[in-house]
Amino acid sequence: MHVKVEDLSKDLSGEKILQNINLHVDTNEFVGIVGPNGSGKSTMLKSIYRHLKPDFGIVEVNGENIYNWTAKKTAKHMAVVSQESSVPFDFSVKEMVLMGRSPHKRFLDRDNIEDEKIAEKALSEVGMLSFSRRSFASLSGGEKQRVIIARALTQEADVLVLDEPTNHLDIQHQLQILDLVKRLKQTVIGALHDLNLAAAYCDKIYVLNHGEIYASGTPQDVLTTELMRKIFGVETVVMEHPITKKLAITYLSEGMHS
Ligand SMILES: Nc1ncnc2c1ncn2[C@@H]1O[C@H](COP(=O)(O)OP(=O)(O)OP(=O)(O)O)[C@@H](O)[C@H]1O
Repeated sequence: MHVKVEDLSKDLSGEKILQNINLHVDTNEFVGIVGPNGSGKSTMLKSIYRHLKPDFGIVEVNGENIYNWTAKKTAKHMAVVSQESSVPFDFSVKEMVLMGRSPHKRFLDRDNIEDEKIAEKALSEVGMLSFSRRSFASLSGGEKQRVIIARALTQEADVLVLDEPTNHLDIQHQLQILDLVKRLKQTVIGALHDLNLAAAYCDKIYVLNHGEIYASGTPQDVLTTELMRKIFGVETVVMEHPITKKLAITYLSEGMHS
């Protein structure tokens, strides 16, 4: 499934937060959204996952305006890992992940063996199967994040929207989750702060600045020394890593100059 955002604008509290956003994610493409704090990444993703209606512009999935979809249809096709995944009650880890199956069920349908298998596979993929019976509330921040990701996988949606998915995760689990997402070969749109991870995993990157798309293209096209100086205000050395062949960005803070 492909995603198209056309001419999207959004004001909040009288401020222009997003202006004329145009974005295209091809089927099975992993698109990264990067940009400084407050540049509008989460607001844009919320507009894409129908959480915040744009004032202007459209969001289409496979050519259909998702604001014409029901919540259930949206959940069947789009799974979201956001920074606001709070839980009102104390569910077990397994119960949390099984919630991902609800878009596929009718009201009052119970979970069946197939649902259990899908949930267990997802928990195993994020390395959390042994935590199945634990209370979700008792988990650490990173463990919770991995369970939320397992819930999104359990949804078996065609499009995955990730708002800082590796927030809270140690380096091993950051790589584990991004490897997993890449392996799934789904259509993915994700906001990432770590530019080296964005360069390593994304097919295409959009750079947001003050609510506008400043640049887009392959990591090589976009993540240049000039762009990082202008948009992020940091000096960098950017080169192709001899082993990974991906971009490797080294940050040069003032204290590092010899
Ligand atoms: N309800 C609101 N009313 C007014 N301004 C808002 C509201 N919600 C968000 N904003 C502002 O919109 C801007 C964009 O916020 P957003 O959370 O989309 O940025 P972001 O790029 O995801 O930032 P970060 O990297 O810090 O997570 C920020 O300046 C924020 O303060």
